[in-house]
Amino acid sequence: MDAMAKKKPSEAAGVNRWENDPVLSVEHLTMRFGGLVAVGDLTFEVGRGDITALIGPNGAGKTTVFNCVTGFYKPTEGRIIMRHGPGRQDDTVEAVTGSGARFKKEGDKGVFLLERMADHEISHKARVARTFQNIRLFGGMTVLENLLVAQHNPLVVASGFSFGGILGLPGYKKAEEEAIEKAVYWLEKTRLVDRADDPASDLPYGAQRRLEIARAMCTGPELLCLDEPAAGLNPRESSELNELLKYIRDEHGISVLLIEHDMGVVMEISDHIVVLDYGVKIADGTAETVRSDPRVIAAYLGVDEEEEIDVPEVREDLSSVTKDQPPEEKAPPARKPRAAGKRAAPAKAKAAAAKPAASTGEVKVADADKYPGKQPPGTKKPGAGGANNLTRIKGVGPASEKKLNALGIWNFSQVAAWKKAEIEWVGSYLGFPGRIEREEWVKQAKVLAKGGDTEFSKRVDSGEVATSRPGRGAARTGGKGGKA
Ligand SMILES: Nc1ncnc2c1ncn2[C@@H]1O[C@H](COP(=O)(O)OP(=O)(O)OP(=O)(O)O)[C@@H](O)[C@H]1O
Repeated sequence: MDAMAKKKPSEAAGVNRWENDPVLSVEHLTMRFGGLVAVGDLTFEVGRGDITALIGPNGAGKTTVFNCVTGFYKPTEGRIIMRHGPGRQDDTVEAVTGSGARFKKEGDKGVFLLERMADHEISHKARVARTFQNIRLFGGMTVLENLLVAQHNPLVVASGFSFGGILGLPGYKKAEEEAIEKAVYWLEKTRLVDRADDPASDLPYGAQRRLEIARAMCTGPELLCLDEPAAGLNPRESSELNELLKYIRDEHGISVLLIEHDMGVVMEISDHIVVLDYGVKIADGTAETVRSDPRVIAAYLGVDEEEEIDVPEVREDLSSVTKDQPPEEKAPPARKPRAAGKRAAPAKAKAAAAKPAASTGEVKVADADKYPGKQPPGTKKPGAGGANNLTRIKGVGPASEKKLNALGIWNFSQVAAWKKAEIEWVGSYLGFPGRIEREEWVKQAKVLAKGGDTEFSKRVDSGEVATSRPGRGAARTGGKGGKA
């Protein structure tokens, strides 16, 4: 079920959960690297039991925020409050702040000032777990061992910090059994139980991503921080990830904070979205409010704030850029140069700025004649058979579809025929090498070319995916289109 459709008690009362029961409060957070302000005076809250997404263009400061919350960076300024137990606990927060202590814990309740704590304390005492943009597993260890190592603290405590544990004292044995039980539980939930004894490095990419989440869950977190969990997943894996995260929230009551570029994932599962740009917050609210916020639209498309924005038209483009495009394409094509003293445009954004705008008009491709496939280059219209709705392939948003059409690629059968040379060329032409393989465009196109459906194409057809043109047929250029 769509998370947004759920009425939570706090929402029913007209108050958002992140306002009256925040598990995490980030207050006036600033992080400077020399003269560069990566995050500036940022304040936001994460509701207990919510899935909260931190989004924004490349270089907006999202990972820096994660690194401050999880203790990898010491913030230049600001307070980061983690709470165990319900409510804001304002008196305790102020008492801990004034006392100079790092945290106060009483029974199930606790207040932790993360900016004062070391990363290992943040994970073991404040119980904040994280995964990384680049997978960091112990590749040589088995899948099960990775989950047991994650629980080393309870095991070490049970061993009495001595050889007693190794000698098989009952306390250690019990802790060991519990650790294995917990590991098996999360292996089942992440569908990895059959691979328990395989080296982690042998797992395919999507399975390694699930193992990272299982490993984080084995540490018993109150808050799970996920850095781009959907990166590189194929459509099936991406939809399984959504289910897993909803399960973690709904069945275990764990709060989730995620950085994610896949707007399909963000919009489907997030209770709350915080949008950053240039290190500052530009929007904060539900998916509904954020997706129609002109400042968000402008940030993603690089429109000057002072300029008049045609919101409906831009929103359509935003959908294509944010929901179906890779990070590289999300970088604004025509951003203003950064003001002196602010940080420089990230490399990816600079690269994107050199590309032609994909969102308006027909795309002329200077080097289309270098395309290695058989399709005629240029901006020809489709033949009598009409064009397919290429956005039924997950990963091809309207912007990429226009660029494909400009190459003379109109039909699923053409994509289905791509070999290595075409995949590499088109990947680089669209600005995201490697994604075509990862998202299995060719495999999807083969199914669609035969008139079949994929899980994603069904969502497009039902109009559920707001980024794509709905329906099997009637491509923009006319013709029957939908069925190949
Ligand atoms: N350790 C560091 N030293 C210097 N600059 C840094 C450091 N970490 C991040 N930055 C800079 O801070 C800015 C924000 O980077 P950050 O990685 O937080 O952005 P992001 O929103 O996570 O981007 P992306 O979506 O591309 O991962 C960038 O300009 C980056 O170059």
